[in-house]
Amino acid sequence: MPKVLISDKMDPKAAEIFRERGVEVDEITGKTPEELAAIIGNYDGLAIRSSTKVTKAILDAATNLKVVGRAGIGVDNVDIPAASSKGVVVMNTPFGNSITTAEHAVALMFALARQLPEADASTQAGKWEKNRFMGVELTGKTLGLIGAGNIGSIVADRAQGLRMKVIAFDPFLSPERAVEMGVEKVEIEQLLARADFITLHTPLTDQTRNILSRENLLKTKKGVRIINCARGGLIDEAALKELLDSGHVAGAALDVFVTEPAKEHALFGTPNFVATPHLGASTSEAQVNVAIQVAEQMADFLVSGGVTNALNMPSLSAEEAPRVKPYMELAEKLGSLVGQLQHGTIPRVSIHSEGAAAELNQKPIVSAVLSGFLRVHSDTVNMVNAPFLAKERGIEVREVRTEKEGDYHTLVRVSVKTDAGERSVAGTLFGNKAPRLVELFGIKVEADLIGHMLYVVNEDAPGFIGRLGTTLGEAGVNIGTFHLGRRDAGGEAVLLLSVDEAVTPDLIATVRALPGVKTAMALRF
Ligand SMILES: NC(=O)c1ccc[n+]([C@@H]2O[C@H](COP(=O)([O-])OP(=O)(O)OC[C@H]3O[C@@H](n4cnc5c(N)ncnc54)[C@H](O)[C@@H]3O)[C@@H](O)[C@H]2O)c1
Ligand SMILES: O=C(O)[C@H](O)COP(=O)(O)O
Repeated sequence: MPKVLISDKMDPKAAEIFRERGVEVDEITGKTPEELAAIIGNYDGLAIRSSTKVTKAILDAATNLKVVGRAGIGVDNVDIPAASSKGVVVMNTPFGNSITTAEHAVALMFALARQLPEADASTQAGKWEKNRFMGVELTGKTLGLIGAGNIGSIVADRAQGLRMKVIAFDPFLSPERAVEMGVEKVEIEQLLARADFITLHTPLTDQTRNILSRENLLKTKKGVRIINCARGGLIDEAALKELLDSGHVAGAALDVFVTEPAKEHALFGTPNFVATPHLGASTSEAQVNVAIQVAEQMADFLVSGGVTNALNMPSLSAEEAPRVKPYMELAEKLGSLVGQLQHGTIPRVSIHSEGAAAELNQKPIVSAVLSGFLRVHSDTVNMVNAPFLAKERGIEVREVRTEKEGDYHTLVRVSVKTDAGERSVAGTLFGNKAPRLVELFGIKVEADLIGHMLYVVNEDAPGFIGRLGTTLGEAGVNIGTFHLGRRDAGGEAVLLLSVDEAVTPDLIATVRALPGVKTAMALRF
């Protein structure tokens, strides 16, 4: 039974779902990184929010880990490249807390417009400072969105309901989507110059880090109010403090900080500054949503191989998984076959799906081919890291589909570009289940790619099969299955034999010395 650790506070629904789906679960929160590293080796899955930092050190200690599930959106607390290179799938729940976080941004916008926290503190202190708290209306004001994805677009919708004019800077926002959202797409310079309120909704990346730098903050309209419910690090906090003190920025509300938890901060106590402790996603509704979603996704993956919302692997729904999985097995075997037979630089791998195979989600099939292909040279390659490794090695990956059936109702062909030209192998599924090789480098040959195998290319001549059988017999090697194909009579022939034990280098040398043998190799599936 797979075992999952929940290491951050999560709605009890998550543990309930794991157990219902046949996954054992421990909830151990508040561990130091060292304590987490000491226990993580016991788990197949790790369910987290933003507190647990899944560093390379944790991943190195996680010898059984297969999946990290983030109950929430941001995965900047997970070292995704390290997880990918260790073959650990990283998933998040990209929509479960979007409305809640958008509402928090709107709440902070109101808090700034009417100085609600300070007015509350003053009133409850018995001061009744009616003249101190002169606010501004939101109606008719311009809201500048930096980032117009899931949360940004909900904020835009709510702001339009408040009769605000919404402008958005997001390099990936298409003009059509901007029209659909009813926002004006602008460049950052225009946004800075025009917005009365600026709200940030981007992930923290190399491009967005410090997007509200000192320089950019100085370009904002005097009296601007700024809200950040996305990630600490998007704003230069020191410059923000200076501009709040000088009055250039009329108000700022931060839910997120460069260093969290932010228990002390230069901004604390600054007039017109509002802070919340990373509460964007903290509503009961959002927490139930993300807990259910993360547990369902992780259980699907650990129990049936379904992949949803993975950041480092193609998606495969639990419904699709039973149909696609035999293809993944076939694809992995074909990839492995070409990987074992073809050495040297391979600049390109093409995967061609024909007939029924072409109707399926190709991404898992492509990943499986690459995984089989690259695993020949490394034990740590799997479906997760194979596409990254292929890219790292400069291998171009092509994907082709032909829905029309050829000789087989379903076929997957893997071709590699080599110095000698394009070489390909192809396979089908018997009974939609059993992978079977049907073509090897242009020669029709049917074989199950299984266990230890011997691959021989020879000149098609009488007596050869007998000689080979005798050679194997004398070496005490029992032949399981025997598959034969040839280009044309008397031309090049291919033999694929499954044998009961590993073929030794000595035996390969003996086979190579037989008359007519062009190539002999041991294969392993
Ligand atoms: N405070 C919280 O508790 C809380 C809760 C949920 C999400 N978040 C954070 O909010 C952020 C946004 O979440 P989302 O679900 O809307 O993500 P999303 O991926 O749907 O949207 C992000 C948007 O940012 C845009 N973007 C990327 N690079 C950009 C750049 N250089 N300049 C401008 N725009 C850029 C993208 O095109 C995208 O439209 C994430 O960082 C997430 O972690 C915080
Ligand atoms: O990215 C997110 O989903 C938010 O930052 C929420 O973080 P949390 O789960 O720690 O509240």
